Amino acid sequence: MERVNRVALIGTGAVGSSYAFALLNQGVADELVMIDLNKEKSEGDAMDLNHGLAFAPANKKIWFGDYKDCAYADIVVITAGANQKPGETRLDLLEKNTAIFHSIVNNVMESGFDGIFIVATNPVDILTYMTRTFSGLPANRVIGSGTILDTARLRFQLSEYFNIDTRNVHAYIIGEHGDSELPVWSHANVAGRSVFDRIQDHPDLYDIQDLDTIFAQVRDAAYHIIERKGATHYGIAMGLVRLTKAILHNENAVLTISGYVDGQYGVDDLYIGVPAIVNRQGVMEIIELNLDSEEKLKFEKSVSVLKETMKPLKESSMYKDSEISRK
Ligand SMILES: NC(=O)C1=CN([C@@H]2O[C@H](COP(=O)(O)OP(=O)(O)OC[C@H]3O[C@@H](n4cnc5c(N)ncnc54)[C@H](O)[C@@H]3O)[C@@H](O)[C@H]2O)C=CC1
Ligand SMILES: CC(=O)C(=O)O
Repeated sequence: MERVNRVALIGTGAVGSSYAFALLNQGVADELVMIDLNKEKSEGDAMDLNHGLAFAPANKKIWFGDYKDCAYADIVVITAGANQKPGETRLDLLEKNTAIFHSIVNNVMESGFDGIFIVATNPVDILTYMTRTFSGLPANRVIGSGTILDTARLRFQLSEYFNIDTRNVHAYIIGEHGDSELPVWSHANVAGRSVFDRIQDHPDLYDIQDLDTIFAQVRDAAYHIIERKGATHYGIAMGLVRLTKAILHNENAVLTISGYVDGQYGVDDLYIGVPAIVNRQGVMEIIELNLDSEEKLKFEKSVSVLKETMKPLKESSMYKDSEISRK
């Protein structure tokens, strides 16, 4: 008999409830337990989703629960915490969300959880690092959504520009999930033809300068959406389901997640957006791209933004106590 797999979702706000809906519609997990500080909302969501089960691709179990339900979870997905208000950057959320994560991750670990964490809350790279610190789990079993959404946004923008199906566009955004991220144009291709060649093939239609505009649209997408509707949630929810599926179905899928980099790209001890092979073990391997000199400089800048932002956090008692208790 096949083993039942369980996802525990912590945070059933805009991102969390969209994730639950997408997970159910794609039939990815057998069981989904939903946990939130706002119990009424979480309970209401579980009831509402159960009423959709008759229309789902397979019968699933969904309930509103608490931290003890994490004990048998294969994956704990965290989407809890504050989101950006118009004009705020992701890094502005750091202090508030680190304190929230300290309590959440400790509660999860007290349940006896021994699976894989997926983190989406912002600033995602740093909170993924803190989840690893607070949990003491091996780095390959703590994964951030990283630039999975930014990469999807880039593929969408390029597909619109070249008028080619998104699934035939291969391009990555790496670095911080935030303002210092960068596109890896040196490895971007459309159906196997580099974006530069594709532009040269049709000088009447395309212009290399347009790539800057395309990247700006990707980098600033969250600001534009938040200005209009207060939050972004469908894109990330589908990205998180993609990541969940890669793990539960042992896919060896290459996704741009926030992975633990320790030596690769000449960087030590950091979570940052990079392409990685993901399967049932979590992150199997960080893929080290041959960046060109301009990309290398931009990646280094992104690394230093994250490292500088983390400095005060690493001096906090929350961080130091967790480090000591792990030893
Ligand atoms: N990584 C990515 O690409 C993306 C990340 N995000 C981030 O996801 C996070 C959530 O965003 P939204 O869902 O829009 O926010 P939201 O405000 O709609 O939902 C947050 C939920 O967290 C819950 N919560 C707060 N503290 C909690 C605690 N201690 N324990 C349990 N639950 C708690 C709240 O009750 C609320 O239901 C934000 O940090 C946002 O920036 C959003 C979109 C994309
Ligand atoms: C909010 C956020 O991080 C995003 O939509 O990219």
